[in-house]
Amino acid sequence: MTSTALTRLTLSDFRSYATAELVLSGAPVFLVGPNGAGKTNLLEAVSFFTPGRGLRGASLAEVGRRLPGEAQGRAWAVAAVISADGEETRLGTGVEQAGAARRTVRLEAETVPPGRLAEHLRQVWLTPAQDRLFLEGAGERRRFFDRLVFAAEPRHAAHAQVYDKANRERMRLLTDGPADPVWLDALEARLAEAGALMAEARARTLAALQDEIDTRGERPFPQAQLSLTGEWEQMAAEGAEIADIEAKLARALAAARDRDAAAGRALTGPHRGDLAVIHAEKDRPAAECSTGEQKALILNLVLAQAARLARAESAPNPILLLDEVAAHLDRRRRAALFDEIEALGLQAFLTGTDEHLFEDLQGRAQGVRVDASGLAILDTQ
Ligand SMILES: Nc1ncnc2c1ncn2[C@@H]1O[C@H](COP(=O)(O)OP(=O)(O)OP(=O)(O)O)[C@@H](O)[C@H]1O
Repeated sequence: MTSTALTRLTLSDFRSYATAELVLSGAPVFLVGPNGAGKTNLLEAVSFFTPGRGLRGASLAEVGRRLPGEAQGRAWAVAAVISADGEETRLGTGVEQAGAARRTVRLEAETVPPGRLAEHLRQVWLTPAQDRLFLEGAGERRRFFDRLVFAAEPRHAAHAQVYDKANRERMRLLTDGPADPVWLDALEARLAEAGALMAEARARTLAALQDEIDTRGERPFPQAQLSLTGEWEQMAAEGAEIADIEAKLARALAAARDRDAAAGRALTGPHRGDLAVIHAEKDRPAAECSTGEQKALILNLVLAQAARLARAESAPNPILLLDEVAAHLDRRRRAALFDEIEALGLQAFLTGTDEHLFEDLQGRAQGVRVDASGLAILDTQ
């Protein structure tokens, strides 16, 4: 295990911050302050040290600071020092010009592809947007689960991108018609290859998460029974060879051309699957559980993935971003969450409006007050 922590964070024109700097010890961090103070904005800044659109799924223009009346977000930057086993790495990201289509990622001041971030930092997060995860459509759950897969297998994101692009192109050909069958064959081959890899990675992560949840046993978080409902993930879970999944998916796509053209969307493939979660003790689907139980079920999944990644030999251990999680938990679960974070030796960032939520973290975490006057480290010893 590589012990990884973010020890310095600098923001320029990011969301509500003109400039801000935080120097951190590597211990868990709790951020307290009133609504709208900028706590989530800080977590979001950290989340940009993974490839993608950050924990709010925002566009690049949205995150650039905008004063009232300004139409466009400014150019912005966030920089971090990551310490791993005593070695420091400097990461930076942002856009150099307002309205830029892509963000630049820098590693030790050199521009690198965003994928390189995963070599230095892995993250798992839980935000209030995920509170309705079990009540939303399958797409939200797939995205949530894919994030967990991605934290363990960074190549998963690339496979999903190839798949989405080929899927869009195939649908354009089918709906614009008449489609060139040779070009369709080529796109379907690409879809089948990327789709089979996605299905395998999802099935592998699901099995590992279920193992982790089962072996961790008695905890104050509800045990979950997980499954992936998609045909391709199920095939992978049953141990099918990847070549067989790929071949079957290619055949299914070729056979579905007319049907997909009529529907205006592809009706089969790993973009259709869902994550099913059952509250094991109650034997009830998560959607039928209370709000607090749902939150605890999701938190348990996130913690299980964090625990797995914390044990991984060859990858940096993860940073946990838990936005407004503490306030949803009763005191016993909150204390258990803090104990787990400490036992896993992870740097977690937690937010809340009241300092008393973090009483049980006194002496073992760093507190930061976030308010209109800026950021201030609290005395938590
Ligand atoms: N691009 C932007 N430019 C300037 N300010 C922004 C921008 N985007 C968001 N904000 C401001 O940031 C503030 C929200 O910050 P944030 O979501 O981090 O608050 P919070 O401390 O997490 O609050 P809560 O406790 O309510 O969740 C809002 O006042 C919002 O107007």
